[in-house]
Amino acid sequence: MDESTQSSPSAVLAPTRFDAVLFLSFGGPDGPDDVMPFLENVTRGRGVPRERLAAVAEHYLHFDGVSPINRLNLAMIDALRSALADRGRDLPVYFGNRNWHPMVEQTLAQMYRDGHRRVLVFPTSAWAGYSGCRQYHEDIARAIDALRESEPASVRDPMLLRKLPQYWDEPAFVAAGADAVRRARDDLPGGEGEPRLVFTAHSVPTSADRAAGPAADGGGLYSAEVYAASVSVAAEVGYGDFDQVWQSRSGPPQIPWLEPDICDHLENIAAQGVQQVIVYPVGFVSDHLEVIWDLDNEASEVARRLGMDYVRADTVGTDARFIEMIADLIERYADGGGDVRALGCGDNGRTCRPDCCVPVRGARPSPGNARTS
Ligand SMILES: CC1=C(CCC(=O)O)c2cc3nc(cc4[nH]c(cc5[nH]c(cc1n2)c(C)c5CCC(=O)O)c(CCC(=O)O)c4C)C(CCC(=O)O)=C3C
Ligand SMILES: [Fe+2]
Repeated sequence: MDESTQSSPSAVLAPTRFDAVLFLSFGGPDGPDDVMPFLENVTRGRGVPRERLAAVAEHYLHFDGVSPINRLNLAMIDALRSALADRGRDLPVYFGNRNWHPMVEQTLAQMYRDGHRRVLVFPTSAWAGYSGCRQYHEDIARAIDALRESEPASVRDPMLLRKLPQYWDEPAFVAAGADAVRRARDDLPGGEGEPRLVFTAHSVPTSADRAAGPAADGGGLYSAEVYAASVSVAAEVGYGDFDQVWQSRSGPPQIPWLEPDICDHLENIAAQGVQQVIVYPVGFVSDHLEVIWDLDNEASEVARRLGMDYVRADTVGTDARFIEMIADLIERYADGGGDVRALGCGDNGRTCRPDCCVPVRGARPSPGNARTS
């Protein structure tokens, strides 16, 4: 790490008034020619097999190579701008991504040229883990490095980017999810007995899950948070029981990932005589491709073949409570307040704990530019 990236603890902890928001997401292709370059960005150095890449490219090409994720993020950003304006919070909201345009590097350069120096970063992942948390810190670090090249003045007049913490346990996130589950339940035809409630999130290698969270806490924080969020949503809709499953696994088959996979699970519960299923993608905040392909297409097709009624609940997306939750989170930190030690919170690409959510050796490239101290 060079000197210019090291700020003294007092500078980091001093109350800071933030002057802009960066809405940071995953990114997705906007047309057929974007698909392969996008997938190469996502999987660079990750050991995802060629066949898996080709299969996923196919999924995108079913939708003319256009992922809904950018449109959905822009709709959330629009709603967030209104929510902030309604509160008299004069904070412009910018949009940047890890893997596709608008790339976070370009967005940060624009923010710099627009005069912003103190930026709160809202990530579209609610979770601990390498993919869901640390990698967003890496995106921030990479964008700051790029800024030094594109805007040399930023070496002496630097930006401060504070990533907001994980928000899976925010009551409004849970309430919006519970409402989506209720709406889904109302969409099911009347049937025998209670429909089975199934929560799904993106699978990760079990080694990545073991590395998720502060090392001192023993890991497993990604799956633990997902499970805890599912417990809360289930309780709020009055279900004492539910199933936690995973989806969209990739990587070579010999590497274990979180299981059960949703499609295998549907087979199992059909064999137990379950006739109706509600699937809530608790792991995602919008109906992007992993949702509309892996759930609305693949999983629903499996359920149909098994003769089960299947309904997929909406992600929180532009639900007013979720947007208000984002605005609340921003307000909590906007004047330098908020808990800067909260899990997932950190400045300029530093993770909340040095040993948190570390990439797993072998399955991952080396930590590279992640800033941990
Ligand atoms: C935990 C997690 C989240 C949730 C947190 C968050 O939201 O950030 C998430 C979100 C998303 N994942 C997405 C898409 C993809 N994920 C992939 C690959 C991977 N995801 C992983 C994990 C996660 N992913 C992992 C461990 C891999 C293996 C490769 C690697 O270690 O990096 C691949 C490569 C092909 C494949 O292997 O499937 C694609 C195309 C999209 C965009 C969808 C769209 O375009 O609409 C979104 C929101
Ligand atoms: Fe993913």
